[in-house]
Amino acid sequence: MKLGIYGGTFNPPHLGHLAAARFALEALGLDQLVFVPAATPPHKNLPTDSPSPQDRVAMMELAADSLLLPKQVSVSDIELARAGKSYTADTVTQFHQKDPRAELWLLMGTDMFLTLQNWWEPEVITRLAGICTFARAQSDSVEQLERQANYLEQTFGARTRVLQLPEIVEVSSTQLRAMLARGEGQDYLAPAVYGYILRHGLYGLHPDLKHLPDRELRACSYSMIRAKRIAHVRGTEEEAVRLAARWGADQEKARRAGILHDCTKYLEMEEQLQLCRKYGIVLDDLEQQAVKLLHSKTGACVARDVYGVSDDIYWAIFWHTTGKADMTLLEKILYIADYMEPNRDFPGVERLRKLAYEDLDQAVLAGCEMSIQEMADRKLPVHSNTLRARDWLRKETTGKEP
Ligand SMILES: Nc1ncnc2c1ncn2[C@@H]1O[C@H](COP(=O)(O)OP(=O)(O)OP(=O)(O)O)[C@@H](O)[C@H]1O
Ligand SMILES: O=C(O)c1ccc[n+]([C@@H]2O[C@H](COP(=O)([O-])O)[C@@H](O)[C@H]2O)c1
Repeated sequence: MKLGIYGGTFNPPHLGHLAAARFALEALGLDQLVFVPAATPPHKNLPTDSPSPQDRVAMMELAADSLLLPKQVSVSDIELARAGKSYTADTVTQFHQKDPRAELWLLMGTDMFLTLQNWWEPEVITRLAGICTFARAQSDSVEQLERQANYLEQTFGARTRVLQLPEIVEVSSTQLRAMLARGEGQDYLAPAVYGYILRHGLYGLHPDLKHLPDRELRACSYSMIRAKRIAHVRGTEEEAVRLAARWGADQEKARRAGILHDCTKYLEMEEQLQLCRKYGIVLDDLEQQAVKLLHSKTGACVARDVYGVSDDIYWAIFWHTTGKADMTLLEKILYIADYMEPNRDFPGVERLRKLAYEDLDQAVLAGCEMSIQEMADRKLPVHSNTLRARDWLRKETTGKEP
């Protein structure tokens, strides 16, 4: 097993870290890469108002997830569990003890590589791990890196690799913190990391969460979900806006409903139930068992309470999973956009896509019928609101009682 260890203060993690990690994973042929945020960096003082180590781990988790390689890339909080300075020699020793047969590689940019001999116990680090470095600025000299590699080989018997990144993202966390304080720098961050910073008011940012521009609202929403769901949420947003334009609904409301509709999707049952208690949501018997039915309700509550959406957006999110009788235009739009946005792929989706632009009620009806059929096939109970939505739409579309 080849394991890459990428340590850093990650205050905050940025696209430079991610580009280097992605390339090193390939170039070294790593099986696994683990980011290790330092609790107390041994070589520098953190600015006084820095986020806690736990916040830096949480941001790193979002950044790592954005690589969409969950089986290979992870984040370790191993340095948070140790008291005192976060010496890399101790970290490498712990990884070695955990799996003595693993081939360890420590990843680092130019600045760290050039000072490795001054770290705590460099002989332990170089005995237990290969050292892989990469230039982090165009101006970094590859000859200088090669000279240092030779020096480390001769002095410590180190195994080294000097990589030339195809894409160098010239930014440091220090620069980024200054940019963020001026309202800039978002493009150097994974959107979910930016959202985390906004939600937690880090780095001197104090946004009014109830009046966020679309980009910031998106970032907040993405920071609450897994990266693999972002494409779906973006697809739902765009589909909802297109449908709103087609059917004369408020496009901006459709957009915000799409952006936030799944914001609580990844909360566990206990957290969902806590939110339901907090917001006074009364659950029926089925809902108390089925976590999948709760995120629409808790998502609506968070969207209104935290992000200040209007009542019509609240209800569109609230009903987007089950549907219901007497749906409003915005409720129908979010329901069907979620069902057939461009990333969805199931038999019949093309028909649904066409129908949604020809006859919205027929499309929502078809969506309800497909859901009911799917639940029947999987021998799962159907929520009564979906049955009511179907009956209401049958009557609406045919003029006859079902
Ligand atoms: N833009 C970048 N490209 C490649 N590697 C980078 C880049 N920025 C930092 N690194 C490397 O990532 C590791 C962790 O760096 P760190 O978390 O300190 O980020 P930083 O941007 O260097 O922050 P700071 O400005 O606070 O020093 C180090 O090995 C560093 O050399
Ligand atoms: O162990 C040491 O003495 C030591 C000295 C300097 C840096 N490091 C580690 O190098 C990594 C990169 O540091 P930084 O500040 O660039 O994020 C991080 O994991 C630090 O803990 C470690």
